[in-house]
Amino acid sequence: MALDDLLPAQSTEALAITCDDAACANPEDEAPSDFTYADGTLKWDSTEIRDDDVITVINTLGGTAEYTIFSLQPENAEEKSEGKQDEKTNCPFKLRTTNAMILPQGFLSKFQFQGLPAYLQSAKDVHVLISTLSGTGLSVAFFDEILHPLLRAVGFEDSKYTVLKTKSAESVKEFTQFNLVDGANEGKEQVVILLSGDGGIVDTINTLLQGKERPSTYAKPTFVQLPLGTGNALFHSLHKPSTLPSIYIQGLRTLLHGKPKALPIFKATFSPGARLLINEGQTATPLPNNAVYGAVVGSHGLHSTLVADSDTTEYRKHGDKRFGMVANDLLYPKDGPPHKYKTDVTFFQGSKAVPLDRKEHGYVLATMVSNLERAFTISPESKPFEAALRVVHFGALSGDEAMEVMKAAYDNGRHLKNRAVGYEKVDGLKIAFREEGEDWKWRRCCIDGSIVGVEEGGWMEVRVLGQGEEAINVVAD
Ligand SMILES: Nc1ncnc2c1ncn2[C@@H]1O[C@H](COP(=O)(O)OP(=O)(O)OP(=O)(O)O)[C@@H](O)[C@H]1O
Repeated sequence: MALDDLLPAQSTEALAITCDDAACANPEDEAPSDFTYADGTLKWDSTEIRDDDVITVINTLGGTAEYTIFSLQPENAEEKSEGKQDEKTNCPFKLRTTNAMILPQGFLSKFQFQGLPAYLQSAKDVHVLISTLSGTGLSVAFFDEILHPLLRAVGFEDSKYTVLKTKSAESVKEFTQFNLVDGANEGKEQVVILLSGDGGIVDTINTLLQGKERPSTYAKPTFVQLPLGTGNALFHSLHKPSTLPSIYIQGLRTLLHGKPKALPIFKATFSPGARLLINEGQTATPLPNNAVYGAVVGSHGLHSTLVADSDTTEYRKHGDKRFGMVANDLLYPKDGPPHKYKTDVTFFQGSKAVPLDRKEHGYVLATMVSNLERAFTISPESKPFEAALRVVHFGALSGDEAMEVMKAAYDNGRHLKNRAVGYEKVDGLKIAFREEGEDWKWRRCCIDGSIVGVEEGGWMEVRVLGQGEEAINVVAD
């Protein structure tokens, strides 16, 4: 197995991270009385914590103080723009713990920890799964520096869960096969705290749904996602719109207070010669049953080519900027206008099959979610956990026109006002490829970040699955 052995969490000193001494109180001392709480800011002496940065407040039983406030150090915009992140870890996040004897009631009623959420209390097995290469590779540091101390502080000791770190692109699937499948089939309540982007979720779903039919005892494993990927589409789409500047705070609060909900999914079926392309497109492997399940997006055209071409070790270093870097090459190729993708597209709505008249396309994207990135609202009408597929599509536009559509999607989904853009709610769609040539290049589809190459004359069909066919729960606020 290409995973670390199942490890109990290693011991660290939970409260030894940072401490604002101004508020650290010795029980022998008089209780500080100089805290004020107004306009979403807790202040004492010359220090403050804003609501937006607070994770939780715990009763520090047996400690030197009555309470410990867990918060994240606010990102210093000035330092960030100068590239001065934490020098040791290069992390955009840092845990801050503040001890206090007395806190204003208004602050406590908002943030005091009320006990472990029901889904964690009732779980028989809890795993923390750390996808080491997700996003810009911050998930190990996030566990060590933020999540692990926090879990210990809220009484979720190391012995209650195991920790796994991925070692290869197969690790999540192997973890699911060896640790989740049997338990799920036997009806065991299992929880996975997942530090990854969308890829971790899609790998799990596909492994759970592979193989023989599910028994009636099947219990969906529950996932809590801490968003450490690049786009984090699921995270941004499944949560209530939030004004919180930090997705890490939103993720941690969801872990402590959220409730599991069944995650709607779709099934993408392919013609027999289709292959999963991995290892920067160097390796082509057959798809089990010619199908891939997804929860985010099934696409062909500019989107799928962009995801495929930018999924290299080199581009990944740039985080979500990698999409923009490759978009430029695709929208303004040296030898003329952007590629015109030649396919026949059919939408399925109830019992009707509606062919699209247009025969050349720039973009055909079916999605279950509203946002592919925090600010990229591709399908504004999609609601969290709605089992509905919507297609966004446009024809062979010029580079400037396509760029304008993309920019408008970053502006609250304004692209839908553009008459060149189609938007339909469907039960499914089929794309039949007319692109010629042995190379997959223009016949690559994207399913939640995975890339599938389709053979000449092949096809992809995407169908939303009904209630009861879901594979996992996801904890949301
Ligand atoms: N140690 C590793 N070696 C090789 N591949 C890895 C390793 N750890 C994770 N991976 C792979 O890296 C990819 C990370 O995908 P994930 O979706 O989590 O992040 P992302 O693509 O950055 O984010 P998003 O999908 O939200 O845009 C997955 O395909 C996963 O299998």
